[in-house]
Amino acid sequence: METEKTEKEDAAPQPYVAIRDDRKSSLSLCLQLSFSSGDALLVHAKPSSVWWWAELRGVTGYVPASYLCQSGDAEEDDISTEDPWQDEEYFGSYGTLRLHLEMLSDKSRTDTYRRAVVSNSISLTNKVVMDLGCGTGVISLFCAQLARPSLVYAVEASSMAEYTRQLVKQNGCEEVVTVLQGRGEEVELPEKVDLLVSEWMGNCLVFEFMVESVLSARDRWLREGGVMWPSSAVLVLVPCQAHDYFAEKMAFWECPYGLDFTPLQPLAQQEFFTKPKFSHVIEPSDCLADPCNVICLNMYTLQIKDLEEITGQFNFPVETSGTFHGFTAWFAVYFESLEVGGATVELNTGPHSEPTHWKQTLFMLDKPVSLNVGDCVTGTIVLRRNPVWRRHMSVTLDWNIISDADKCQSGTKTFPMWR
Ligand SMILES: NC(=[NH2+])NCCC[C@H]1O[C@@H](n2cnc3c(N)ncnc32)[C@H](O)[C@@H]1O
Repeated sequence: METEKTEKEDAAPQPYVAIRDDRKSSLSLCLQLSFSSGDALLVHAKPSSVWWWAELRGVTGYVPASYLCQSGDAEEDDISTEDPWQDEEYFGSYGTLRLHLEMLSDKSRTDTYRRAVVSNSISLTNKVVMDLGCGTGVISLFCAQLARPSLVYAVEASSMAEYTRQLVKQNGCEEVVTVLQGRGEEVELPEKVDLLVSEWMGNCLVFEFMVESVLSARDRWLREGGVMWPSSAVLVLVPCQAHDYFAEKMAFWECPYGLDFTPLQPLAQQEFFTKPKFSHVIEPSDCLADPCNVICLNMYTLQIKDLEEITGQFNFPVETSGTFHGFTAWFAVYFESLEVGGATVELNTGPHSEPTHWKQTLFMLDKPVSLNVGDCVTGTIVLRRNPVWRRHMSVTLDWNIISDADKCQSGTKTFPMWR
């Protein structure tokens, strides 16, 4: 790499902040320093205007100068003032119909909320309801049309709220449903509520971290003995095959058009297997073991601070011999009955249930491993919330494959979602 002296190399290291995640480039990977947006680095030398020599948590390496801004200067102020919740972009996206059409078109999702209302319509009589993040107000309209609550506060932060008011009027529900435009954390209600209902789930259950807004609204507005819908949630995991995806992204380079393109496979692994694959559709036959609930959230006791790091354990006896390409995750949420002893309503986004717009999420290992019946895959999953970008997280999977004595293999991989 061409270098020219641009600064005295023995000057004191200078503090910088990473303004985006590192990129792997033509520079040899072993020379490059890995970092994430928001990391504080120390720049020791600037041998060129493009690549600087920096240190992060005791590890040194080259970093692209354009990815850093000096701590304390105007640019860093931009970073520090850049909204860690990215609310402008987030609520901007919900101000258009695209996402609402996707959610309303998801019959499994929307019908389950309707079923929860219908199953509890008697108990909902004269109750006060808060629908947090009501979007077009469909859940609030279900409540007003299929039951007899005294009031529904439909809270929506995006500009969709003004249309939601029209929909409430259009459907003759303005006596019962009041639309409040604002963030659930900030709106003022005139009273506590008996039921807090919200559709807050994201990929891997918590991505987007709208769940924090639900917990904040619970702590402010749910009366003693009030009900949370969903009442509980589980993240489900399974070791799986993903032959099609592996063939499409990795095996493809073996001999396209009779040529050997295998030198591109490390690049393919970096580009396609470093981040999770959203909207994956796993076939039940791809499951190599019985799926298991690795994380369980109780929406009455869960605290916002608990969201920083959520850990689950797993122990999968292999039920089907095959190729362990990775893990697939999905979630299920439960709506407890308002009647003591009444039936719980479940929304399950897994491969054995009605398809949903969330589909499933696939985490690909770097190298597939053969598994046989009798083997066991044990380990942990850790969801770590991004300390800077508050709607993002990473998923770390640690696994051990226990097979006949001499073949124990273990591995660990961390997947950013997305920063
Ligand atoms: N399942 C999800 N991942 N998203 C589905 C619900 C998202 C809806 O809730 C709204 N919304 C999200 N967070 C908030 C909040 N804190 N306050 C008010 N509305 C919100 C958002 O504008 C959108 O209309």
